[in-house]
Amino acid sequence: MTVLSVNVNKIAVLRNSRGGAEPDVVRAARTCLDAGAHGITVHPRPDARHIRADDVLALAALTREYGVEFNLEGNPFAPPRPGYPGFLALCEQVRPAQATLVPDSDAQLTSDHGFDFARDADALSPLVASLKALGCRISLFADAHLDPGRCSIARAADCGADRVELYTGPYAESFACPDGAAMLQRFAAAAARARAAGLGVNAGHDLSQDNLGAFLAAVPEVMEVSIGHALIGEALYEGLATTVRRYLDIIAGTR
Ligand SMILES: CC(=O)[C@@H](O)[C@H](O)COP(=O)(O)O
Ligand SMILES: NCC(=O)COP(=O)(O)O
Repeated sequence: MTVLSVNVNKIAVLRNSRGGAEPDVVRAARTCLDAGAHGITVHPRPDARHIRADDVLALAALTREYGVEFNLEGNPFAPPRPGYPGFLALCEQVRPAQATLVPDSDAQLTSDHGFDFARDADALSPLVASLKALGCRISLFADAHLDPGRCSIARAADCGADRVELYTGPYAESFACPDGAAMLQRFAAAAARARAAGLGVNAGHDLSQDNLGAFLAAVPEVMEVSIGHALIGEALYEGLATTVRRYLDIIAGTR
């Protein structure tokens, strides 16, 4: 069974554009959970462009109330700054069920690559151990579209991680293009290598109602998808609860 964690970053983008409290991130997350979503994801950025530290606390309380997974994403190496206490400090405060570590920098528009485990493993290992001591499951954002030599996904296990999250941006980009089938094969092979190394497999970034079904059909190991940008955009036309239910139907149709 693949679970759906809805990323509500984009609700906060809209709210912050006017500086008030609407649209309400917690109400949106509650609507998703009432519609059947299995969990909530956020990725607070150090520049607080969308989700802020106070949102993280409020969503942690909400997910506790519902007894569902809270997935907190972020770069553990980004230093704290006013308004952003740092990823580890946030995890210490709210103890998310899952912490997804992502190697993004401030200047990035969005997450656009996974860890280079050959280079980053030594720095990641103690962080993973600290976060696991807080009771978090640890997932590491990973490239799946690169050649195995350049994408040593199995090495996430050497860092002590429980799972990897396959960065699906390149899949979404290639969807419906001539190289789409070959790209899917890369993802299926990367997922199989991760499973063989004892890792669970999550997936996310630019997944949508259009491309999710084909992905899950080709990569059967996926335990969780986190979806935000497309889902919140589609909800403008279809309503948030209906959109969440459509994603759940897509998942059910592939399982
Ligand atoms: C980790 C990841 O894939 C990102 O998709 C992220 O959670 C989205 O972040 P933004 O909403 O800031 O683009
Ligand atoms: N981990 C991916 C995520 O949370 C959502 O990514 P996107 O759907 O906003 O691209």
